[in-house]
Amino acid sequence: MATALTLDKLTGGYSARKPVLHEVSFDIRPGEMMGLIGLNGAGKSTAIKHVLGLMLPQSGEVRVAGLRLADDRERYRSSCAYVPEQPSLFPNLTVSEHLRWTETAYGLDARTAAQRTEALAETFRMKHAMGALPGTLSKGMRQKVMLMNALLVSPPLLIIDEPFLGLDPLATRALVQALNEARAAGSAILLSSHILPALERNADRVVVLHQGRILAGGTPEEVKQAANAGGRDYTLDDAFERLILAADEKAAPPEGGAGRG
Ligand SMILES: Nc1ncnc2c1ncn2[C@@H]1O[C@H](COP(=O)(O)OP(=O)(O)OP(=O)(O)O)[C@@H](O)[C@H]1O
Repeated sequence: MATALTLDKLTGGYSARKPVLHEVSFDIRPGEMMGLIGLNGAGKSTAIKHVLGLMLPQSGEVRVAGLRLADDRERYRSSCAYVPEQPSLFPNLTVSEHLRWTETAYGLDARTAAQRTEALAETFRMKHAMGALPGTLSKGMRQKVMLMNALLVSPPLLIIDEPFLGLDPLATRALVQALNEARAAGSAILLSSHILPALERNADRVVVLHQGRILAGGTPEEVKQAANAGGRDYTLDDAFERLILAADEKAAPPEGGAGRG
């Protein structure tokens, strides 16, 4: 079976002279949840832009559900749903109308879409707000609308930027439940997040990106071991810090004999 997402030695960025990403490779299988982590500026958003086909590789390739963008742009694009960190909604469409718009844009079966919409409204406690315009919703509610639209599509690949930021505790639980249902239905999920405890609890695997290169990858447990932080009290946060500090040290080794003395 084709992977849901493959990055194969992806090199890319905003200028050919100075790529942001350097031979980044990883894949996500259908039904798998992958966390993408890295410091500010590590290249996470740039990697996502390449996956969405908004930027083209300088070398290497990206495949979604086995397809490269150039193979079939329409199928490639309709195989992904993306939820950005900042909700962007149509100001003149109600919550229900957004979901109907998504139904039409992705050519979803009307009955299935109606059932899913109802279930999502229930899961995210949004039934009372289905007739509301975005301008009258709170930030977290607007985020929920974005998530509901992406989950409605049930695409082969779901990409979510900072999914856990700004959601109340029940909404966070609802999201995890909805993501697990999406996985059970075969969607692969890529979560870019700085909230490492949530990824440690929920992601099957994580990839650590540092200065546009993959520093570590594997299950949260494997990443902790790679950071030599496999002890019982270590968290993914601890492992992440150790990996970054070790990489920085390797990049700039202390000069022998030039220290204080
Ligand atoms: N539009 C742009 N033009 C030129 N360089 C950019 C652009 N956007 C980002 N960069 C550069 O690309 C590098 C990676 O940025 P990117 O936005 O991918 O990081 P990130 O990992 O998503 O960071 P954050 O956690 O802060 O969102 C940074 O050096 C950044 O300055």
